[in-house]
Order: sequence, then structure tokens, then C-alpha cells
Amino acid sequence: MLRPLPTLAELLERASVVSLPLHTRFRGVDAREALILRGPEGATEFSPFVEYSDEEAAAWLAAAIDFGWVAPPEPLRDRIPVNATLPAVAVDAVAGVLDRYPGCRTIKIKVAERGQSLDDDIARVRAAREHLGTDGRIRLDANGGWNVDEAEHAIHALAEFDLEYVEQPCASVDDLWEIRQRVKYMGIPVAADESVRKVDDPLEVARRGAADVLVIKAQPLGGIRSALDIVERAGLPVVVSSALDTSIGIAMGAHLAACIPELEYDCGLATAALLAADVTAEPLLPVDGSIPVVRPALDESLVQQSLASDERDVWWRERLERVYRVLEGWSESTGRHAAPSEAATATATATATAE
Ligand SMILES: O=C(O)CCC(=O)c1ccccc1C(=O)O
Ligand SMILES: [Mg+2]
Repeated sequence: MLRPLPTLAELLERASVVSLPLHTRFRGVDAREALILRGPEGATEFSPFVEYSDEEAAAWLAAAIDFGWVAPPEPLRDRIPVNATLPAVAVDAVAGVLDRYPGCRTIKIKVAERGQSLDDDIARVRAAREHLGTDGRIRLDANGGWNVDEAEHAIHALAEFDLEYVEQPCASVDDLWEIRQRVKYMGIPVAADESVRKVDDPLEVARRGAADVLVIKAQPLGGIRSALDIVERAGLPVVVSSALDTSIGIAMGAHLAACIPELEYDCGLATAALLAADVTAEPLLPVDGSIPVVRPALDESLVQQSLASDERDVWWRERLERVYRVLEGWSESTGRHAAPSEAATATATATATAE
């Protein structure tokens, strides 16, 4: 795995910046921007959220390079069962969104959205449960939006809808630990996402017993091998999830999920269904509740149709260049470029701010 980075010129030469419109507003955006790279192993994606720092984005670049320039490990399965992802939409939009996820027996529902109330969450979760029926599973994702008391109150109010788990109810690892203790007796597990993705040490939450389940994303964890290493060391069940990537980034996640020995939970990799455009003619959309473990080829005419504005193209290329320099620094200090846990510790650069 110790191999030189492709040169910056090699990356930039093979880059396209796209902006894909969303069917439904998500994380406060109406379009997802991504920088697509063409590597010897196939297309790959660099798409840290625009507000992320260069230091934080370095793991995402390590992941992009790993997927495009190094063959992925041998998959253990050829399809990945996935959940529907329901953004914090109004009740009357719930059925329309869920119909985009054919066959999905699990729904992940965003709650605790800024500007909304617990009543909004209850109404959305109720509508989703009615749409799904009693057999399907419902998990919630608060993105750290509650304090411990608010989380306890909300989980009590939402428990009647039969919850599979609650993802990142509170922002800090301390608060996750506390809420996990408080709801343990209810049999509702707590999952950690930002507490794995946005911290210097992705294993801290597992070591401290602050979560029952880890949400694992390939790009922020430095790529497939680095994420597999974290999964192995954490010793907790995991849910591989997307970062609202294009189908290229989803393919990276699907390959990661395909390498995990035990997948007890449906994975959050159906989010191509939220995009109104994609960069491949074979988008990784759910069919019968799962997506295939494949590397879709870029469709160059679709890429052309979704190219970002010149201004955004320049912004992403400059970002790529700065982040590349950060990654070079990691390689010099650690002798490798694909292990954010070690590299971040070495350079003490990762941030722990809430999403
Ligand atoms: O897990 C899923 O169902 C889809 C992915 C998802 O929710 C997500 C996508 C982009 C950024 C953050 C998140 C998140 O899990 O918080
Ligand atoms: Mg989450």
C-alpha cells in the first residue's frame, strides 16, 4: 500500500467538476457538487462538503486516490441491502420520496432539523411508518441536533413507531454516552456518525462504549482499506453509508460494504435516489431493496450535461491542489496516505466540530 501519490497534474488532467441537482433539499443544499477523477482502476470521486476544511478534506482525497488508483479488496457479496433515506420533508412529501426506494424495508428518517419542532418529527415518522407498514424498520438520524434531555424526550415521544436505532442523537461523545445509558432500558440502540467521521480518533466512541453501532463512510475515513481497518478495530456492528455522493462515490461505499464480514444492518447507500442527475448511465439506484457491487462507467455526455459553472470548477480545482499538499504532508510524516486516524494524530489537524 506504500505507493507514491499520483501527481497533482495527473489528477487535474483527469478531473471534471459536476453539480447534480437534488430531487429534495438535503443538508441545506439543492445540488451536490463533486470532483470526478479518472484513475487507472476507474472513475473515482472527491466530494468533501464545501464547508469542510482542507485538513478534513484530506482523508476524502486519500479515499478518492485509493479507489481510482488501487484495486479494491475482494468483495464478499455482490449486492448490498440498503435503507431509504428520508430528508426532513413535510408530511405530504413523505410518500413521494419513499417511492424512489423500491423494495427498501428500512427507512432512515432525518429528525431534529434546525427550524423544525418535535411535532414535525413525530408527524414525519408517523407518515413514514404508515407508508412502510409494521414489518419494516425505522431508524432516526438527528445529526447531533439534540442535547441529552431533548434527545431523551424525543426518543420517548418517537419510540411508539418502533425504532431500530437512533443515529447521532447528540453531538459530543460524552453526550452520546449519556443518552445511550438513559435509553438502554428501552432497547433502542445508539449509532455514531459524526463522532466517527469528524473526530481525530474514529475509534474513541467505540472504546468509550458511547454507541452500539458505527456509521462508516468511505471518503471521510480515508478509503476502503482504512475504513475496513477501523471497522475491524472497533469491534461494533457497522452501517456503511453514503455522503450523498454521485453513483461513483456510492460505488466506493458499496465496495467497502462488500468487504465487511458481517453486515447486520441495511446500508445507507441508496442516496443516488435523491439525485435528479448522475454521471453514469447505470446509476446505483436501489432495486428490490439493494444495490449491486459494481463500478459504473462514467457517461461522458452526462458528465458534460452536469458540469459546474467555471467559477465552481476553479474553486474545486484550487481546493484539490491545497488538499493535495495536505496529503503530501501526511505521506511525509507517516509514510502512507490512506490512514486518517494515524495521519490526523500525526498532524493534529482533524477537527471535532459538529456537522
Ligand atoms: O445514511 C443514509 O441513509 C444516507 C446518508 C446520509 O444520511 C448522509 C448523507 C450526507 C451527509 C450526512 C449524512 C448523515 O448520515 O448524516
Ligand atoms: Mg448521519
